[in-house]
Order: sequence, then structure tokens, then C-alpha cells
Amino acid sequence: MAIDHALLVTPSAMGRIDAAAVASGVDGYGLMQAAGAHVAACVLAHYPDIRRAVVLCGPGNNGGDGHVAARLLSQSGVPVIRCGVPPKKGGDAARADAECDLPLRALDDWHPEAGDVVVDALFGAGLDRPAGPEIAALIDRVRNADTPVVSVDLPSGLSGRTGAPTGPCFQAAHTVTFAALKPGHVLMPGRALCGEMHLCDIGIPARLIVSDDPVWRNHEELYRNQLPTMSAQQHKYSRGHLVVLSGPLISGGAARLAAMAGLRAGAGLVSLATPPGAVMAQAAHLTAIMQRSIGDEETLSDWLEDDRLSGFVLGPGFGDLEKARGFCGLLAKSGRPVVLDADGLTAFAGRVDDLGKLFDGDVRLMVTPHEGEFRRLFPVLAGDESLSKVDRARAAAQLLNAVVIYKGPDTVIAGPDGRAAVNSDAPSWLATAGSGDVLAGIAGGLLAQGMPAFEAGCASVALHGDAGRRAGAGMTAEELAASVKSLPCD
Ligand SMILES: NC(=O)C1=CN([C@@H]2O[C@H](COP(=O)(O)OP(=O)(O)OC[C@H]3O[C@@H](n4cnc5c(N)ncnc54)[C@H](OP(=O)(O)O)[C@@H]3O)[C@@H](O)[C@H]2O)[C@@H](O)CC1
Ligand SMILES: Nc1ncnc2c1ncn2[C@@H]1O[C@H](COP(=O)(O)OP(=O)(O)O)[C@@H](O)[C@H]1O
Ligand SMILES: [K+]
Repeated sequence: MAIDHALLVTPSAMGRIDAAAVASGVDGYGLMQAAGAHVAACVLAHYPDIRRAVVLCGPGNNGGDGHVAARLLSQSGVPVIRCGVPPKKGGDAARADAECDLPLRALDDWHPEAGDVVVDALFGAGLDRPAGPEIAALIDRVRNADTPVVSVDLPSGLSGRTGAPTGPCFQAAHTVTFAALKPGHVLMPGRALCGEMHLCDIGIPARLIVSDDPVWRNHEELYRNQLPTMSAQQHKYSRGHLVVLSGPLISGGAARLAAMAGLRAGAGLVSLATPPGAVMAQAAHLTAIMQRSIGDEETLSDWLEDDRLSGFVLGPGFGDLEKARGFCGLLAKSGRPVVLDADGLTAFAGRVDDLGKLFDGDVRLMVTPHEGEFRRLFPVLAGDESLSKVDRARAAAQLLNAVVIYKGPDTVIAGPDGRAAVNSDAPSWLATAGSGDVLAGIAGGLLAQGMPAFEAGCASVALHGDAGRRAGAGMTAEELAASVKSLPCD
């Protein structure tokens, strides 16, 4: 069976999929056997020098997978100790426990030795509250002994829905999960707590692995059909004219980075709208990028009469928050797509309702907050610990009628219609000054070419990561902007 690596399924949806598989005739105990076998195989493959497997089993089906793994590891010749709590009666886990003839010791009946590998089968999808003191002490003991951990489905203590620990949590070296990744495997800090991920097929039919609330890993199929294409009939104006609103003399570099990235993302023309006092300084740095002196709302209004201007980036290095609000109002009224980033976002801290009202109708606002900017704009959402990053981005997208690119190592792209994607494979060296300006420019470049906002958001984040990989570790934002690759030809 081909696994859909792009679909993220919440633990509760996974429970329904599991039930549907069993209802359709799949043997539930067979699924547990397959799950346990994958776990045992992972241990054997990654720890060939293992001296002893310490399998920690919880009361539910996660523990059931552990009982199977313990039996198979033992049959492979690995010394195994099995610790845990007795399984709930009557289910698959109880059967797996009965079929394993290793004694089930108490949870604390284990003293770390060199060569131990822990198999963490305490809690998976069923975790619904913080682990109690006994589990907390065990997690501490494993951590202090520096024993490697292979977690079954999820590191025990981690919420598969939010990616946040509910209390004490294992740090796994490997996590073996089944049928589909869960949001907690890709959202931070969950992704880091999982270690290396292994997604395994246990025989649940692909047609059943669906979700009524899908979240995707960011991947090409989400946006490929909407990417701008190039053909012989085109001229530069038909490829869009992106305008980046530039700030004062001292901070013009951010707008230049965005402009260069927009050009490389395929906009036919890119102009900086520069305050008069900064025009000469900018001119010294520009070649392909054009410039227009725009000092106030009146000159901007006049320029907006040119309906070939097809997209705007407002915020990088912009500085003047009041002016940013005024400019944003004019851009909104122009009916064209706008990317708000950095100072363009801070300008609306405490005023998100005003921002939402500016952009009603078709979705043409994109906002690109990092964690701090998100917190400034949406303090209530940011402070609600029951919400995942995906939930927060979706709620923000609805409040603003915008596509939200909520940045970080686990960038979430969300639309007001509820569509959401998580990008978790960007290189960590994107965390460098000016990198966000480049992302805003890519997004502006794609929107200026007429790409719909959600797809443009997903594509921008992917192109940004690709550019980072191409530029390599140690890159600067200038090199990142220069590494943005223009789009495929048709
Ligand atoms: N999806 C699939 O297709 C397949 C899934 N499989 C496996 O099944 C796993 C899900 O199994 P599961 O539903 O039995 O949940 P699991 O995580 O074992 O928790 C069990 C119980 O623990 C309890 N509990 C919760 N939190 C607690 C806490 N902090 N401290 C103490 N107790 C706590 C709570 O019970 P309660 O005490 O509330 O009665 C809960 O119900 C999944 O992760 C995967 O490994 C495979 O077998 C193959 C097929
Ligand atoms: N650890 C990380 N791994 C991958 N990408 C990251 C990481 N940290 C930051 N990024 C990305 O780098 C960019 C930084 O943007 P931002 O914080 O706005 O920086 P700046 O304001 O300096 O341009 C964002 O696209 C973000 O998603
Ligand atoms: K686990």
C-alpha cells in the first residue's frame, strides 16, 4: 500500500480510521502485530549492538504494540525486560500481553545498564492528561541515564494533536508511527521530541486514511496547478508588476531583499516605492529593480491609478507605523493583493479588527508573522494553550480573511476556508536576519502574477526552503534572495 506522506491525521481521526478498518473486516489484532513488528525491526536496525531492550508498556493499545515488540525482540535473541501496567481487560492489548511469556515487571523495576535501549510503549494516541508522578519519575530516570528511546507512535507525554507535551515527556531517538503522521510529529517541539520519524504501513487500507479536517504537509501537489507559467505570448507586464514599499534611509535593505526575491519568483517588473529622502541611497544599489519616489498617501494614490501594478509588499524595514496603516488602507481599496510583513504587521497590533475590515471579499491579503509578531497581533490566540499552531493560524486567517503564513521551523500556512499545511523541512539556517523579507518578496512575486493566495502561500514557503538549501548553510539573506529559483516553463 502506498502511504500518503502528505496527510496529517489527528489522533482522534486516527482512532476513527482504526475503527473503520476493523469494521470493514481488517483484523485489529493483526494491525497490532504489524505495529509491534515495525517497532522491533526499528530497534534491531538502529541498535545492532543492543545489550538489552527495556520495553515499557502502558494500559492501552500503545502498550499492546509494546507487548508484541517485546516478544519479537526476545525471539530475535535480544535480552528483554518488560515493565509496565497490566493491560485493560478483553482487548487486543490483553491478548498481546498474554502471548508474551516474559514477566511483566513493575514500572520502577529497572536499573539502567550500558547497552540498554528503551522501547516507550506507555501512551500514544490515547494520552489525554499529564502523566502522573510515577511516569514522570521514569521519564526522568531514562533521561538521566542517557538511554536511547524508541517511541511507539508518539513519545509518551506528547500530544499528537498539538505537538506540545502535556507534562513530562520522553525525548525519543526514533519514533515509529503507523498509517499516517499526526500533527504532533511535525509541529514543534513535538518534531524535535520524536527524533527520527519512521512512518510504517500496518495494513490499514489507503482508502480509509482520510480526515474530515485535513491538514497537509506542505508539498507540491497543493500548489503545482496554480503556479504561474511562462509562454512565448507573454511580455513583462503580463507577468505582473510587484511594488515593495520601502522605508527610510536607514532601513532600505529589507525592501531590496523582498524586491529581489519577488523578481526571482517571476514577477515581470519589480519597483521600490521609496520615500524621497531615501531615493538616492536606494538608487546606488539597484539595477533590475526600478524605483518610484512615493512620500505620502497622495502620491501613492496617484500611482495606484496604474492598474498594471498587480501586487504589493508592505512592511520590511518600513519603520513608520502610522504611515504603514494609511498606505495599507489605500492598497486594500485598490483591490489588489497585498503581503503584510514585519512593520506592516506591527502597525496593526491591537487593531486586527480594523485590518480584517479592510480586506473583505476575495482573499487577497497575506500576512507573514513570526512568533513574536503573531503574539503581538493575536495575544488571546497565542496565549490559549489548548490550541495547536495550526488551530491558531486557522483562527487568525478567519479573523483577517487572509492567508496566514505563521513562520518558524514548523511554518503553518492557513486560509480562511480552513485549508492548512505545515512546512517542517526547511533548513534551519533560514533563521538569519532578512530571511523573512525574502519570503515576503517571494509571496508578493507570486501574488503579483495572479496566483491564488493559499496556493501562493504554500509555494512561497516551499521556494524559500529550496532557496535556502541551494544557498547552503552559512548563507546570508542576500545569497538566499539570489538563490530563489524562477518557476517552471510550460
Ligand atoms: N491507529 C491504529 O490503527 C492502531 C493503533 N495502535 C496503537 O494504539 C495506540 C492507541 O491506543 P489507545 O487508544 O488504547 O491509547 P493509549 O495511548 O494506549 O492510552 C491508553 C489509555 O491510557 C490512559 N491514559 C491516558 N493518558 C494517561 C496518563 N497521562 N496517565 C495514565 N493513564 C493515561 C487512558 O485510559 P483511562 O485511564 O482514561 O481509562 C487511555 O485510554 C496508538 O498510539 C498505537 O500505538 C496499534 O495497536 C495498531 C493500530
Ligand atoms: N529553525 C528554523 N528552521 C527552518 N526555518 C526557520 C527556522 N527559524 C526560522 N525559520 C524561517 O526563517 C524565516 C525568518 O523570518 P523572520 O523571523 O521574519 O526573519 P527576519 O525578520 O530577520 O527576516 C522564516 O521564513 C522562518 O520560517
Ligand atoms: K509511546
